[in-house]
Amino acid sequence: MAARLIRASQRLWSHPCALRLPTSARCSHSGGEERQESSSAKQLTDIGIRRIFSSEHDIFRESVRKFFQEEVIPHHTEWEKAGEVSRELWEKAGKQGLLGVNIAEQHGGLGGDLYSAAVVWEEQGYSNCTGPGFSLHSDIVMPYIANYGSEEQIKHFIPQMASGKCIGAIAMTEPGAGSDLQGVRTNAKKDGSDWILNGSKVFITNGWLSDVVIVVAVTNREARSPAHGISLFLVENGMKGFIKGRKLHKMGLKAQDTAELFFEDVRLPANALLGEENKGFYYLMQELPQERLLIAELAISSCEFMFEETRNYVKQRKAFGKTVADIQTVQHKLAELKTQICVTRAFIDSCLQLHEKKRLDTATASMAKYWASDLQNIVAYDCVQLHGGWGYMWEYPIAKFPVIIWWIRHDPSSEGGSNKGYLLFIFTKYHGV
Ligand SMILES: Cc1cc2nc3c(=O)[nH]c(=O)nc-3n(C[C@H](O)[C@H](O)[C@H](O)COP(=O)(O)OP(=O)(O)OC[C@H]3O[C@@H](n4cnc5c(N)ncnc54)[C@H](O)[C@@H]3O)c2cc1C
Repeated sequence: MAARLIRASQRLWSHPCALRLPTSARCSHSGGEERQESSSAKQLTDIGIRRIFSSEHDIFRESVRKFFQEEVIPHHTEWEKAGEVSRELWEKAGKQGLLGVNIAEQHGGLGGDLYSAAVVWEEQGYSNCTGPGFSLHSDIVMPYIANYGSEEQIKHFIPQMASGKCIGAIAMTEPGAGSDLQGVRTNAKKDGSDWILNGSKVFITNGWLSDVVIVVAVTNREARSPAHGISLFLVENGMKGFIKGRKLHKMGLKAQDTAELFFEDVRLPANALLGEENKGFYYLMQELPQERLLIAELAISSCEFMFEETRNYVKQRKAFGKTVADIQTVQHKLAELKTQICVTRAFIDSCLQLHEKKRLDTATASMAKYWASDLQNIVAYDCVQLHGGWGYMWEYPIAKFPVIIWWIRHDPSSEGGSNKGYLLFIFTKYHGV
């Protein structure tokens, strides 16, 4: 295992375009105790802080930061208007080694550790560019294929996805079934060894650009509960009957291509089934801790960005013959926000550590997601307020900032039979002063 990871990192280092990715095996975190935590760092977004990272992660972070500064930020306004980022960006990200970072090298991923994947999530948050759906592609869609796919599926999809030539999406939600995933109506019926897929999905991130979509469909209506009759399918762009509908016009996340998808008698070969028949709901539940942690990470990173953005603003904005930052009540507010952010960051970092060791449980991941996304609402609200009227103007980065709303996806658990609240997804909502 360790040898394989070392080889992966050596391969990456020798590749002219690629970055040196730390792996669990190589990353000793020696000297970690000397690294400053966010609370003592000059800025919450500084490179070289937080004991979960090593100097190798810092090198990787510098490159990722440069990528967002050079390849994403200059084009983001244009992509917001277009409602999608360019395909070229995906391929550049692939070449740079930003996709499938935490997918094992043996599967065609980059073989980096979870902290390296987190660096990409965080740097996207710090860039204030919500457009590229990299994290959903790399850390939600790719793990399903790597964890439950056949050798043939892994070989076919993962290397292409890591290169950015194949963009992934996951389609669970339907016009009539969101929180209650067991209410999905999209269905696949057997026809010889093929499957015939019918139904529609909505709100699908990366949906418009997608080349492969993991589609949640009912395969057994007679199952003892809906959860026992759901399967996952890999549906590829260009298949007859797979139709992309509208790119949806959203309040926020404007450069993300959130789309409707329709399936009209799509004939799927037997090898389009992902994992075992009727095990789909089980796979969805298995992957939830990582999805929750990812959302928590995106939320706390955006809090860190918003705090620094606001601190800079109040330091230069004048009122009553001094800067806004000189006003004591403003200092109190900033101190409160920083405390909340640093305390939350400490918890999220400990969740990252647990998840890296495969010890993050569902409840802890839910706590992280609930807490961090709630804090994101608070920080966004206060930071917009501290910008005064300018905070309401689109030209100011803080105005774009997401205010998170979460849905509670209720899962009448097949295992326990009880209703568990699952905080599953987020979206941005423009929030005024
Ligand atoms: C920008 C964006 C991107 C998305 N990306 C994807 C994607 O890539 N793939 C995908 O499959 N889906 C995606 N979604 C969909 C998202 O997962 C759903 O919107 C979410 O699950 C909620 O479903 P719903 O919108 O149908 O709300 P509903 O289920 O209709 O809920 C409406 C309200 O009722 C509440 N509610 C529902 N049930 C209960 C209950 N039992 N108790 C108390 N309150 C309840 C909800 O919390 C919510 O406030 C995305 C959504 C957005 C906005």
